[in-house]
Amino acid sequence: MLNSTLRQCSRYLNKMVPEVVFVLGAPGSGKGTQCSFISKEYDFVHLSAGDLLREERQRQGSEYGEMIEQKIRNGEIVPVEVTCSLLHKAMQKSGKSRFLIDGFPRNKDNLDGWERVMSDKTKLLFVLFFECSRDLCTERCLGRGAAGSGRSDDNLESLQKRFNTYLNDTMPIIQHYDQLGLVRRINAEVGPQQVFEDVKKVFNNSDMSRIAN
Ligand SMILES: Nc1ncnc2c1ncn2[C@@H]1O[C@H](COP(=O)(O)OP(=O)(O)OP(=O)(O)O)[C@@H](O)[C@H]1O
Ligand SMILES: Nc1ccn([C@@H]2O[C@H](COP(=O)(O)O)[C@@H](O)[C@H]2O)c(=O)n1
Repeated sequence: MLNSTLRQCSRYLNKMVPEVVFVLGAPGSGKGTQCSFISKEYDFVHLSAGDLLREERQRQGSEYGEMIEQKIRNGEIVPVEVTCSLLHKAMQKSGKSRFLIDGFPRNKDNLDGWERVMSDKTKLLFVLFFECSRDLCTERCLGRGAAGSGRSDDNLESLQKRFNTYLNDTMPIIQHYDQLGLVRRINAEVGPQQVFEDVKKVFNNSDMSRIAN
């Protein structure tokens, strides 16, 4: 009787721990597109670190606006204290317990900051990693810019810097999670629907009963 009650309490408490999936890949590899598909099919809230930073940049009275704009334009990574606090607030505001965290952690500062503040409050399920060549990613970002994204970093000069940051700072983070057996690789060089077919296999293999909408 006592054991069964303890088991029930433990299940209840485990359920309360927010679960996260980190979504990584080169600029333009399709992270945002796939997160939007995933959040429609599965019970996950999509939080894009880049979108949260862009919103904060626009927020009147933000003390970080100028710094964020400069970093974004130069393809550099904003200090984790700012990004982690925006993510944490968005998670709390949503009132939900499963999150796709798109574009984070992008470097060692992001990773260390998350581990300091958030890793004991959350459970990392896996890291979704979209693999796509630099040429294709560049073409997609330039296409997005030409279609009117309004992003100050969808231009060749910023893209070169973003790719350097991706190769030098983000790839080591993906390798770190790969060594922990947490990376789920997806070929992102095919059409969006085809990519999503592979993404669904990953989510469906992760105990469908717990994550299906
Ligand atoms: N599989 C795909 N095939 C062709 N085009 C795609 C595919 N996925 C996304 N796109 C297009 O490529 C552009 C970039 O996609 P998306 O914004 O999803 O990438 P991202 O990885 O989130 O980019 P960023 O890191 O720069 O925010 C968009 O214009 C999108 O419509
Ligand atoms: N963890 C992060 C994520 C993003 N940034 C900055 O935003 C830019 C755009 O990010 P996208 O994911 O929308 O492509 C990125 O180049 C960085 O300047 C960040 O600092 N930290």
